[in-house]
Amino acid sequence: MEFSKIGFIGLGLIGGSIAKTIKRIYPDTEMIATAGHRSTVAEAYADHTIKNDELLPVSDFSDCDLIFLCCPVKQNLIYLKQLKSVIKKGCIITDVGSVKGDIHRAVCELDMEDVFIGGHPMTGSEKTGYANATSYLLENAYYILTPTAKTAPDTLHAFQQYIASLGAQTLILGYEEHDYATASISHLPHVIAATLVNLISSIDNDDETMKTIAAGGFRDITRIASSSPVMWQHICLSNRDQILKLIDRYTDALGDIRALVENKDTEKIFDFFSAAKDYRDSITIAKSGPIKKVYEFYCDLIDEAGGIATIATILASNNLSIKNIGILHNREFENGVLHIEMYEQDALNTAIDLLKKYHYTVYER
Ligand SMILES: NC(=O)C1=CN([C@@H]2O[C@H](COP(=O)(O)OP(=O)(O)OC[C@H]3O[C@@H](n4cnc5c(N)ncnc54)[C@H](O)[C@@H]3O)[C@@H](O)[C@H]2O)C=CC1
Ligand SMILES: O=C(O)C(=O)Cc1ccc(O)cc1
Repeated sequence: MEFSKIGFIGLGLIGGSIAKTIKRIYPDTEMIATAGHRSTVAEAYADHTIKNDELLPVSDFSDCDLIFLCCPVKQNLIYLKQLKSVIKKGCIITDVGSVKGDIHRAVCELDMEDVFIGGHPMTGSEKTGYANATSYLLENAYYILTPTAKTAPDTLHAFQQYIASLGAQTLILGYEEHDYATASISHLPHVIAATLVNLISSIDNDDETMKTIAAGGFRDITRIASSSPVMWQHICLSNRDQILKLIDRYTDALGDIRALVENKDTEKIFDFFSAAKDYRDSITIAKSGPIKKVYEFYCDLIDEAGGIATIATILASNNLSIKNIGILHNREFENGVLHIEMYEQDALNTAIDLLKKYHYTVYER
């Protein structure tokens, strides 16, 4: 199926990343977008991703073949309703929202089951906004599709093929199964991270000793507490029942480990951490999915002016694009090392071989 004109309502981290990916893979696709702020569409117009440089009314989406709803989940419901009387025959509406139940129920009430296919890319970050969107965010990530009871099989197949062509791995789920699974592996973790951060913030002293010494573990488990408060407000209200269920299960589980510690149950405390380690270790070896493979390595930073620039130039002059680069100073790497993340495995291997040839010491985890 060809989608020659695609619309985006909401153009932040996720909408922007999908638009940039489409621009990279299908440069001839015409794209239009609207967002909460004019500066967003101006930015996407300036980098040639979309055709308009002003905010658009919903009526301007009438000739789109495909429309992505990419706002916070409750806001997507409002736009879905407005689009009903606007879209042309054959147009597919999809969304990227983290919760699927609300929008599927709205689709049924509006009698839009033949035009809607739910979507949820299982990738992203704590960052927000078009400026943080990248044309590689979808690469190798699971992208869940939740068709309706009336989605035509060939429409689903065509849409699935299209999403796969953007680099994602599609997975079809019912919307209820989706909401229970994401409440468990995404919504509960965000609630826990924010709860932990709020707890530490409320018990830290005036010198902020806890904040100052907060080490890797605290940082790892709380990174997602920096996510968009509006987005998570919408998710909690939209997936309320499933999130409540999981908070109760988690509270019980905390009670269990509390009892083991209180009773000094040496063996069971070991078993508790050991079972968690086994399961967590089995997730990281997966090739893709919610926890994405990171193509990273570390390189000793030679203590001279322009050290980083030299490494970046070696990689760039061999057509190797760096996804992320940063200096680490910690006990593990006393002299400071460069942490470099590449986009894919081949680029990682080539970068490592190349830097070794230039006599850099390179480490992989
Ligand atoms: N951030 C993440 O990692 C992921 C987010 N999602 C879902 O994607 C959707 C978008 O999230 P992000 O892109 O991360 O958020 P974001 O904050 O980066 O972008 C949200 C976009 O919606 C626009 N918007 C908000 N209210 C609007 C309104 N009333 N009218 C028009 N535009 C409006 C904003 O201007 C912005 O362009 C949410 O439904 C979220 O649940 C899905 C997967 C991952
Ligand atoms: O930052 C992270 O690790 C995330 O978990 C990103 C994320 C946030 C919301 C989603 O619905 C899916 C993915």
